[in-house]
Amino acid sequence: MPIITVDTLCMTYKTPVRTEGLKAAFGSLFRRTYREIQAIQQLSFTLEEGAIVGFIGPNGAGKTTTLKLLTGILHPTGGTIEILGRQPWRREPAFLKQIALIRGSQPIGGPTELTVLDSLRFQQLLYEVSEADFLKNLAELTEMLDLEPLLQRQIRTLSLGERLRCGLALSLLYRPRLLFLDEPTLGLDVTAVNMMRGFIARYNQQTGATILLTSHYMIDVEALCKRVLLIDHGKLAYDGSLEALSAALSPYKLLKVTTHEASDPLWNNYGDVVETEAKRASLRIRREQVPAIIARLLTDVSVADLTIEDPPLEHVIDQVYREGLPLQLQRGKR
Ligand SMILES: Nc1ncnc2c1ncn2[C@@H]1O[C@H](COP(=O)(O)OP(=O)(O)OP(=O)(O)O)[C@@H](O)[C@H]1O
Repeated sequence: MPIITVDTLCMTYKTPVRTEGLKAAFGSLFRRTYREIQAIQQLSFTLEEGAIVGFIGPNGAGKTTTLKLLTGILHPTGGTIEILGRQPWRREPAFLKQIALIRGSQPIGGPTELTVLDSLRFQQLLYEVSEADFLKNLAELTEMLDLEPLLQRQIRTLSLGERLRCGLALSLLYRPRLLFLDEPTLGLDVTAVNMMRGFIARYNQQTGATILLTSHYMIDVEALCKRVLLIDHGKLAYDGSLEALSAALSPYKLLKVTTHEASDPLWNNYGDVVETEAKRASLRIRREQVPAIIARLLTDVSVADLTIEDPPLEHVIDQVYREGLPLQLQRGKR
């Protein structure tokens, strides 16, 4: 039984348009014209409990709008959403207590004059967390997120990375079953990014929480998500494994060979040469030819070292964002 069922979801924003100048500004007080922006069009998917799913797409594709619809911040203009048997836009307390939305760009809402511990206590009251659960969850989160040195600090004095750790603690204090993470590694340094990725994976394993993650950093998605939903112009362009997407988009592998031979072999006989230097070559080879080429290389050449790599996922996805999906991967044509 899916935890999220989204069926032919649509969201159209209506925004006022105004031409330049004072006269137009004055006129718009009496006569407004509007423009419609179809941010989400006929979006359908389901999510099973306990999964970590990547939600990716280029700028303006509709990711944030979808997250706002799923958390009930926006009311859809068409279609239906059912999460944990409820409709998010009703914002029923029983629903809100089971979900959390954490935005990397704005990890903490509310007053920033409070200390972290005061904010956690406020959250305890708001979400009606018992004292026993509060103490247990706080101890766990303090350990997982290294919060001890931050608890007595005012939120306004925290750095972005520290705010994000506290934002996570505030959102997870009431143990939501469903987490929506919007760019959780935005602006973090390398150490904080690694900590964040580790935390998300551990939280999912330990609590079985379902996580929908948007990120422009494909390394986040690659490290955490087996399945991805790719959205483009408000429509679902791909729903499936990241591995299959990557393999279909880039039918090549990179073979890096080092040899003991005194003179370099004719590398062209084995694949397209991407790079060479003395005794070394990087060769581009079609995936299906890799085993045969390796067998031939090992027979012909004295090989000192050999590695096979996939092209970087960032490059592969960037190509999709710029050129769209190839025909065989488009939905309904797979
Ligand atoms: N409040 C709004 N009023 C009008 N149009 C909006 C509003 N919010 C978003 N849009 C438009 O809806 C479309 C989808 O925007 P959305 O923010 O959901 O995309 P996104 O995939 O999250 O983009 P990004 O990766 O840049 O954050 C865009 O064309 C955007 O300009």
